[in-house]
Amino acid sequence: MTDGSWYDADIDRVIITEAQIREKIAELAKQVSADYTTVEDGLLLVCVLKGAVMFMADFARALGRHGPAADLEFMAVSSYGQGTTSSGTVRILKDLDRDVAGRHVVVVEDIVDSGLTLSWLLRYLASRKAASVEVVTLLRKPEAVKVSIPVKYVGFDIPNEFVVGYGLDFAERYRELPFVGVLKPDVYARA
Ligand SMILES: O=P(O)(O)OC[C@H]1O[C@H](OP(=O)(O)OP(=O)(O)O)[C@H](O)[C@@H]1O
Ligand code: HPA
Ligand SMILES: [Mg+2]
Repeated sequence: MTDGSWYDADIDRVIITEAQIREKIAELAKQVSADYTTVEDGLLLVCVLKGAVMFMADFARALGRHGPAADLEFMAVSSYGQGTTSSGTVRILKDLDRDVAGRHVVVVEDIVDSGLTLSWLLRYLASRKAASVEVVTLLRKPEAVKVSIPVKYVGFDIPNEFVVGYGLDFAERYRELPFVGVLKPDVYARA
């Protein structure tokens, strides 16, 4: 990175640019719109905070241009804490504010890595009696998946490396970067 930003010292390389993210979100919103043209009561988008915050904001707006009506809901769950591997335990930090029973839900995720978060969340939404549940994720790491889950809408399949930016953090940092990138190895050594 050589554009003089503070993160030049930390980012090894960008793997998905801002423009690529923008284009992909337009495509994903088109696919979801086409699949839900006749849904009654509109869609319920469930954003999985904090990582999916950027994707939710951009995806919901893209859907708003041509798609079905959508209600926006937010859950906060965490399993990574300060590290780069899943603890395997998903903690609810903020639950849904409203009933999902009978609703057509699309879960909005930033990344499917081990799959543990989503497999937990899909069971949770089923127990809350959602009428249907599909998942849209911006990123997926096919080589890292421990629990195989049906993800209907995938933005990018990426290599099995820890990534940051566009909502994704390492120890709560780098979420605000507008691209997805990989950190230099010495950042982990410094942490
Ligand atoms: O497929 P998995 O291995 O479960 O990983 C994916 C999940 O991990 C991250 O959340 P994290 O627990 O880091 O919380 P955060 O979104 O607040 O950063 C990410 O935002 C996904 O929700
Ligand atoms: O690669 C990742 N980066 C940041 N957060 C994550 N949570 C799961 N995988 C990742
Ligand atoms: Mg995280």
